[in-house]
Amino acid sequence: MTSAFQGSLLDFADEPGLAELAGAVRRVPLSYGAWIDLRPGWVRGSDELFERLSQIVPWYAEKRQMYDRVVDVPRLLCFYDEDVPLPDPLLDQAKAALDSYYAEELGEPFRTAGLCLYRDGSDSVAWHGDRIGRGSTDDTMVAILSLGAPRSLLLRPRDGGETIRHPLGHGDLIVMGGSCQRTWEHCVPKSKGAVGPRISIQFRPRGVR
Ligand SMILES: O=C(O)CCC(=O)C(=O)O
Ligand SMILES: [Fe+2]
Repeated sequence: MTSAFQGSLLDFADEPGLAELAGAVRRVPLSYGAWIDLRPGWVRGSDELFERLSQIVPWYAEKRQMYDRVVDVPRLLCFYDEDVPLPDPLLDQAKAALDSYYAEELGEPFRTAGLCLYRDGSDSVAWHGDRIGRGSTDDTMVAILSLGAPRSLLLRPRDGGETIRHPLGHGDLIVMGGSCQRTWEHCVPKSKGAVGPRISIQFRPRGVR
């Protein structure tokens, strides 16, 4: 009996699920009315979710113009617009939990999910703010769930100042809020050495990109 019981407990622990947000989110105020919220280990069983997403999501490569050249975007992408079903029920649950936790402060639901797959340490995202759309003018939130290998998300004030670093992976949540997209920048730099793949899921409200 005991071992069967323990076995089922272990299975349960490996099955992806969400831990609490209430009481477990730590807010770090930044300058200029920006802030970040941190909730390490929000998704448990995140390896299983990583495997599911890496297989089911129709990842694509993008190219972009850089001066006079066309270059590969150094990560794979998939964008789920607000009318497109999310690729896994746990992402619906995550969105619902974020909507509920931030309802009053955000005043609107999260609508879209941008997914990135960093295949190894040579994939990255350069310094930027999510400023296509309302992030350039309004306070808003971008909630990022990280799965897989930890990678550092760096943040720095746009007009110069010290860079802060948060290693994210294995089911961690970070939410950038307030003026963060217009007064601060963020990036995921390349990482030397053997780095496994990481998936980032960014939930954003309508009109924020
Ligand atoms: O990989 C991340 O967590 C950040 C991605 C990001 O900043 C973006 O897609 O705008
Ligand atoms: Fe971003």
